[in-house]
Amino acid sequence: MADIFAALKNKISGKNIKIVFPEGLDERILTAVSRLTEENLLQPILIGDETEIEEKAKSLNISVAGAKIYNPANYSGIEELVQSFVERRNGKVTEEEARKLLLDENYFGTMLVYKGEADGLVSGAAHSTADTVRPALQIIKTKQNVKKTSGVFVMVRGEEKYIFADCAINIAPTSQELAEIAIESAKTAKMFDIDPRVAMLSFSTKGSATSQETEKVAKAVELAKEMAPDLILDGEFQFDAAFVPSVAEKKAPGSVIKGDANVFIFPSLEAGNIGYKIAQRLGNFEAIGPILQGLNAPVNDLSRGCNAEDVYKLAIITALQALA
Ligand SMILES: CC(C)(COP(=O)(O)OP(=O)(O)OC[C@H]1O[C@@H](n2cnc3c(N)ncnc32)[C@H](O)[C@@H]1OP(=O)(O)O)[C@@H](O)C(=O)NCCC(=O)NCCS
Ligand SMILES: CC(=O)OP(=O)(O)O
Repeated sequence: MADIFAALKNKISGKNIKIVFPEGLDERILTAVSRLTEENLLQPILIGDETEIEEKAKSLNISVAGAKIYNPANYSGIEELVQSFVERRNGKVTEEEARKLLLDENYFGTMLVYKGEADGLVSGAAHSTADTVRPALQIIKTKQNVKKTSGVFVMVRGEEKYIFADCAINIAPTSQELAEIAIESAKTAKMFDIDPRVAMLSFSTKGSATSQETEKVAKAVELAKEMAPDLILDGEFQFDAAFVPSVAEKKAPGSVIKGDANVFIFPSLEAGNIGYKIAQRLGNFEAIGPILQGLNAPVNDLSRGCNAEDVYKLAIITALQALA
């Protein structure tokens, strides 16, 4: 496959985009950061104790000389961050709570992004998704026209490239939320040169089963078509009807999707998260993400099962989102 990252790297190279990595002591993070600085792709900011980070890097025989290191415990601008945080939360945290929360590397790193000290954040190699993204939801928040952020994976195997969503955030999306996830995912697809053909997935194809769950997806299809009439999108589909042309002919003749979908919208987080991990682990797809869409500034969450290559790639994507 043509390396989809070659083009992405060209776009960010030399632009000095500042990406904060709250997990400054994680081996995978340090390895990726060292490579990112060596290749002059971005300006990393590691969070943690400087001596500990440098010793860890030394023990791994890598250099983090190109990275800045900030320690929340002795950061000179902490007072300003505390005041801004209290203001942003608007009555939801006291000053004392803010001071405590900002010792947490994810809250601290997210505030650096909010204050413009950094352009984006990558975390989650050692934190759960909830702990990684909660500060972003509370502080960075979604863009004005987006109600919910959601998490997509770019699934890559050889020449094949697909988008799976939502695999990371919304546990039980409503029809309205599913429609929004579909539209945002189609936009994200274009970032990877995928011309979106969106399938809204279910266990039913075009009414072959009826239940609250299938009706929720059918309604989402209706809403998405109203919200984005030019988007190639249809459903509800079982996966085979969305992906296999001969099955599509039988189950959904006349649909604009002819077994050729490339953006797959799952009806629930259970389905999306399980689905992407099956494709990754049984299907040998590389799973790049989750990439959070719809936030005011890019914050991305790694899977705890990630490796240094995943960190490297997600950092490049985060930098690219920062440029958009
Ligand atoms: C994302 C998640 C952590 C948010 O849950 P939470 O912290 O309980 O969120 P709350 O309902 O307390 O909301 C916290 C804030 O985030 C906002 N928020 C919650 N979900 C949001 C979303 N999808 N998009 C944007 N904002 C959101 C709320 O509006 C709230 O903002 P406010 O405090 O300014 O009013 C939760 O939905 C979750 O755990 N999802 C599953 C994550 C996961 O385990 N994924 C699998 C592995 S990838
Ligand atoms: C995206 C995801 O599933 O993350 P984790 O494996 O860390 O739960």
